[in-house]
Amino acid sequence: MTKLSVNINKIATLRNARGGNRPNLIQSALDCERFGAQGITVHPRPDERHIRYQDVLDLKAVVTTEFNIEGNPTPGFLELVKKVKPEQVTLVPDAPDAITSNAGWDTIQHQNYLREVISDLKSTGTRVSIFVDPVIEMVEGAAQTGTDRIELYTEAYASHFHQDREQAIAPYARAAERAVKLGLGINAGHDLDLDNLKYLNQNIPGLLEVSIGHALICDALYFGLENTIQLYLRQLV
Ligand SMILES: CC(=O)[C@@H](O)[C@H](O)COP(=O)(O)O
Ligand SMILES: NCC(=O)COP(=O)(O)O
Repeated sequence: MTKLSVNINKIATLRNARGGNRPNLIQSALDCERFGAQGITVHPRPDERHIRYQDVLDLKAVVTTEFNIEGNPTPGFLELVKKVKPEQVTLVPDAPDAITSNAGWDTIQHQNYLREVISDLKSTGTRVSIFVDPVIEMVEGAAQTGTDRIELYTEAYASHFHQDREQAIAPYARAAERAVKLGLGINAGHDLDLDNLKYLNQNIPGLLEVSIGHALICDALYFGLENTIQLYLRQLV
């Protein structure tokens, strides 16, 4: 069964809105795990708009499922990841001022850089995943970097899903098929929700994990966090 890693960035957004500690991020992560989440994902951005570096240190002490830290491998990010040693790190080529993640790596242009960073991170025992678009050449480039997994950037799938789901999924299915042949593990994430998740899971061979945050936390405002996590898990059976 494809694992669900809940991205708790937006719980931190709400907490930061008033400068206090409500909702309590640590308790929220523990509750997500208790409700069935098989991983916790955070994306500490340089401006700490939601997840703070201290949150990552605090979460490491309590998360008992898989801890996945996402981010651009800046020196500060790499120092944090090496200190925390999460089960997985997902490298994302976001600019510091990006409103959200908006592209995968150019694994050909940045292949030597990625190879060096990935080797350094893997030497600490952390599994490495890199964020890529569903483009065969980018998947093939990723395989040359030494990464354990790729995370397929699913924004384009989500934005086209309602118009034509078969057309929307096609590049992802092709990219996943190539990735499996190259020995890469496959994760997926960004803009996944209760409408599009089941079809994605049914059509991506070898999908190991989805990380979902924005839509899931929004849904939890209406359905409650426990019920929402259960709803998402039922899309993955
Ligand atoms: C890499 C990706 O698509 C998400 O993990 C990202 O964490 C979303 O970031 P925001 O929550 O800041 O939009
Ligand atoms: N890697 C994707 C992720 O962690 C959450 O993305 P989103 O569901 O907030 O768009």
